[in-house]
Amino acid sequence: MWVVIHKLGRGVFAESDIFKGDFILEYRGDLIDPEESKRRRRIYHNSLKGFMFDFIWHGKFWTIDAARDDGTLGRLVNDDHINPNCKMKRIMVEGKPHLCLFALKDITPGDEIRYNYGDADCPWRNQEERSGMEGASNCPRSENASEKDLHYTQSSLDNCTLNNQETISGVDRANIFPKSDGTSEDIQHSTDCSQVETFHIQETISGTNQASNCPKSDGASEDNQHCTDSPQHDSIFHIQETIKGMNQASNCPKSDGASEDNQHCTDSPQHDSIFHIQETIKGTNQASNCPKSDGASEDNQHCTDNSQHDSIFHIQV
Ligand SMILES: C[S@@+](CC[C@H](N)C(=O)[O-])C[C@H]1O[C@@H](n2cnc3c(N)ncnc32)[C@H](O)[C@@H]1O
Repeated sequence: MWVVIHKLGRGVFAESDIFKGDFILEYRGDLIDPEESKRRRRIYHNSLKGFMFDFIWHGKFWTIDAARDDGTLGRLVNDDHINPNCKMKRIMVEGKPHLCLFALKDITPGDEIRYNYGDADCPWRNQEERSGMEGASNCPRSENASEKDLHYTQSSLDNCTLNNQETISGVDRANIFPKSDGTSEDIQHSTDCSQVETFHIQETISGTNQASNCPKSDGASEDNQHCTDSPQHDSIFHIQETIKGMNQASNCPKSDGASEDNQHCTDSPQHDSIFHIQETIKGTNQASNCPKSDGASEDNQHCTDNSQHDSIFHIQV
């Protein structure tokens, strides 16, 4: 990904191909409750309020506040309510919501990553329609998130990953991440983006159909949702890795190449991509992006041959 400064301020651009359904970035920030959100809004300059992303969780309004510049890119993605190429979804990890961007379509290098901020009364929207993309102002995002969350624990995700290598390595890239069943509009719109109010939600993991071997859960209990043979769990596992900022080298078990685990891990190029995003965001040593593997020369090659990943995130400021 590249960050480019243009007429909307900073924007995030794809540097390599991104495919429909791919996880792109997390919108990182402080998860704060409504009281804290109100407090910060009182003291923030308008320009900072534009980094507050509101959503409903457990019947309350919550906010991911990304006002602090932590070097991550999710906070720099601009709005496009007409033709967005990705969308924000709520992912539950270890009982906490995370906001993640997923590609709605194939995205080619050079495309700007953009999602619909919601049904917000963003000041630039009228201006764009009138005079072409000039307005830049505060517009806190307010989107709903489904109450039907799936809950993941690290151990359940680990199990999924370890037990599901064939499924994950054989699954179409576009299906790596769960899709909505399309029965409802995932993102609805608030009527006033300056308020923490109307939202609507996205089906994230729940309601997915997936060519998965996982039994469908009715959502009644968390345990039901911890299947051990589901491609989407693999995906979430890797999101989890990214979210938690875990050491790259620990993402793939070290192995002499004989173990299935190692093969699974290094055979999933899309996972490498996520690892590299993580590495770059954290500013950690690039050289550690590749999991170490003694005997799996093919795997090593796969990893080190992904030279484009080494150059993710050139920030032009
Ligand atoms: C989360 S920030 C996105 C990154 C921002 N461009 C920056 O440089 O910090 C949200 C702010 O970006 C600007 N913005 C986002 N999408 C826009 C658009 N389509 N047109 C004009 N300004 C936009 C608005 O100022 C908004 O408050």
